[in-house]
Amino acid sequence: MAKLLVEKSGPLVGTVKINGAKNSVLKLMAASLLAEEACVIESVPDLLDVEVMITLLESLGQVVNYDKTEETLEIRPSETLNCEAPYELLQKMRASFLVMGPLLAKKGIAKVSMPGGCAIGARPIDLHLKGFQALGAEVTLGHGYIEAKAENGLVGSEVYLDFPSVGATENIMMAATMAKGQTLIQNAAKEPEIIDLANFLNEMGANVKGAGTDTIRINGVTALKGSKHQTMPDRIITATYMVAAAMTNGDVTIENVVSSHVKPITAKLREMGVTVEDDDDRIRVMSTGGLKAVDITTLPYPGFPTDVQAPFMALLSISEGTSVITETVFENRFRHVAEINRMGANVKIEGHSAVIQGVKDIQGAQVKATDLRAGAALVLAGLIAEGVTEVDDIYHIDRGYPQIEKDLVSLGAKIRRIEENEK
Ligand SMILES: CC(=O)N[C@H]1[C@@H](OP(=O)(O)OP(=O)(O)OC[C@H]2O[C@@H](n3ccc(=O)[nH]c3=O)[C@H](O)[C@@H]2O)O[C@H](CO)[C@@H](O)[C@@H]1O
Ligand SMILES: C=C(OP(=O)(O)O)C(=O)O
Repeated sequence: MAKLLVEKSGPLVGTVKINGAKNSVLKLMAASLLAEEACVIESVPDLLDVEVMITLLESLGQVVNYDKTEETLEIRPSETLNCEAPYELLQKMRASFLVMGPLLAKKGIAKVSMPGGCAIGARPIDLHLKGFQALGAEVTLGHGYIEAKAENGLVGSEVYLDFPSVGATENIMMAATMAKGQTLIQNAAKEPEIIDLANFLNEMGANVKGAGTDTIRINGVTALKGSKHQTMPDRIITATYMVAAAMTNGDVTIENVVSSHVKPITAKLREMGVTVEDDDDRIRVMSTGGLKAVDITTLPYPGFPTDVQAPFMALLSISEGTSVITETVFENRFRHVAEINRMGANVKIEGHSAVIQGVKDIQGAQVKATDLRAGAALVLAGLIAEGVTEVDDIYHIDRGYPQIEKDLVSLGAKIRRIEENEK
């Protein structure tokens, strides 16, 4: 399998531009199922997850044309929409489950494989299903599939989410766009990707208000038209590169960002002693070392994002003092601890927390990306570790970072990708 060889590198210096967000584009692609006409999505990153979603849309009957050079995706509806999403695509990527809301809204029926657990937790889909049921769908489970039916169409209703789940908010919001009457989603997730999706739906003719707050109000419409939309910048990659700059005592300017989306990262870096200058769409991160320990608790937006927990742990592992990271969003998101400890870090797991005793140096080792962000964290650790770090299982990283090594190399990092058939 392909791997990354990361050598100890000097301070990262220069400018890097952020691509469109994986966690938005996958939902925009799912939403295109609702349209009667072609949709065009811009700033589409070249990612494994995007490939999986293209395959899924094609298997449902959509005609997809992805121009990688222009980063543009055109999705045309077919006359006959197939309403079944198979296990082989659901097991590759959980976001595939987001086709259920649009299929149910448009065709009144959807049969989607249950996604199953994954490396960071069990990740149930009960809240999605509760929402579909509240909108009048009859939901049945059997043979690993979930079937939802609303033969006479969905009907607007009130849905209270026990937890502000990103995926459930998005799936229910898409289902409700074509329900009869009004739907209220309460305790909705407030992530920026939800606003991006709501904007796209509204451009398609939907009537969605309140996205980005904890109450989203959707007035159903009878049909949605095609639209063109630019994907928002990836805030998790932005955060990853901010951490990379801080870790290497670098001076990095990150462009095409929405700086308000990474406020918790900016605040924590400043607390540690890093200089962060932020304009609306540009962030400069400078560090001269001597970084201090901080405590972090992951939370739904606008709290500290769970997706940045692993990269931040890499930074804290070489900062002065003891830091505590408490993970409240996923129950099993510390699998990177064993890997980072193999590099000489001193991290102990205590229940839902990781206690990090900062060390002076870490050393290169052969390590495995246990999930997407864990993989990015190990690459960052490799930049400051003595010797060479070999990061295996990088298909995880390729799910969400279209060009991590190219971006970091452009800033002075020493990283080489070894393809499967290379020695
Ligand atoms: C493709 C995508 O956008 N992925 C992001 C999305 O995942 P995803 O949408 O799966 O995350 P959720 O917000 O739904 O999950 C948060 C928590 O809620 C739980 N839960 C969720 C749904 C449900 O029906 N029942 C339930 O108990 C989950 O197990 C988890 O513990 O938001 C997460 C939280 O910011 C991010 O880490 C992921 O990168
Ligand atoms: C957990 C993530 O993605 P997914 O929800 O697709 O697994 C992530 O982007 O860090």
